[in-house]
Amino acid sequence: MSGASPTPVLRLRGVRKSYGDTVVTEVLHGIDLDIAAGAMTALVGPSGSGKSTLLNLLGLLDRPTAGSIQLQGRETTDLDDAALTELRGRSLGFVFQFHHLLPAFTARENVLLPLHARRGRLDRALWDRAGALLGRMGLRGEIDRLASQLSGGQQQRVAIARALLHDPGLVLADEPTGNLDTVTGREVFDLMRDLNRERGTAFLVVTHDPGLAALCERTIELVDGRVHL
Ligand SMILES: Nc1ncnc2c1ncn2[C@@H]1O[C@H](COP(=O)(O)OP(=O)(O)OP(=O)(O)O)[C@@H](O)[C@H]1O
Repeated sequence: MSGASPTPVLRLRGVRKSYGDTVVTEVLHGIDLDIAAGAMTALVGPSGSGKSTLLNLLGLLDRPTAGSIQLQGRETTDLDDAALTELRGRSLGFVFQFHHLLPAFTARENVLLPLHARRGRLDRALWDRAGALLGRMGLRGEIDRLASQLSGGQQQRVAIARALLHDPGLVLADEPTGNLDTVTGREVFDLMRDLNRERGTAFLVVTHDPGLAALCERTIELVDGRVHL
């Protein structure tokens, strides 16, 4: 057996992030972190510790002030905006606290939205894939219903299906259960856990709920812009 460990889905080295021009405030102070491919990881930390800032960097939505971010073995900090957008669309999925569905569109149309962001072509296979993903989310009967007619938990399931449309290696979820009641939140979390196991999709989930963090294989704690080991 070779001792070589598989390439992590994300590898950060010395990642720093500062805000401001005249008065510069450093929020992340040199983060070293590996997220294993296929892992379910919780990101926790007090308010203001830098979780959202870190998630924006991991999602290639913002750039670090210094350091290296590798996604599936590919250095990202030297890419231009167009290449970052392309890589983001291909490799990452996003789930937010608020589902950001378009209320006047059906569940299936909402799942297909990332296609428009990538200026891709809709074909029969993707149409079917969106339906199959919604079926897996327990929403077979809701495929053609308007998003505005769905419950909060159903809407968040649609958002998870949308994040999986292009079969990303990593889904970044920012308090995905924060807007749901405890029982519905646990159901949505369990669904993400099942999808992680079935498909090998890595999930990084920001949560304030220690009970949910305990269900993950690993918890990363951020304190004052540093990973607390
Ligand atoms: N665009 C910005 N410009 C200046 N400062 C910012 C900016 N974004 C975040 N900060 C600061 O960075 C620090 C970390 O904020 P961040 O939102 O990342 O924390 P958080 O851990 O996600 O907090 P919460 O749990 O409350 O969402 C805070 O002090 C915040 O004021």
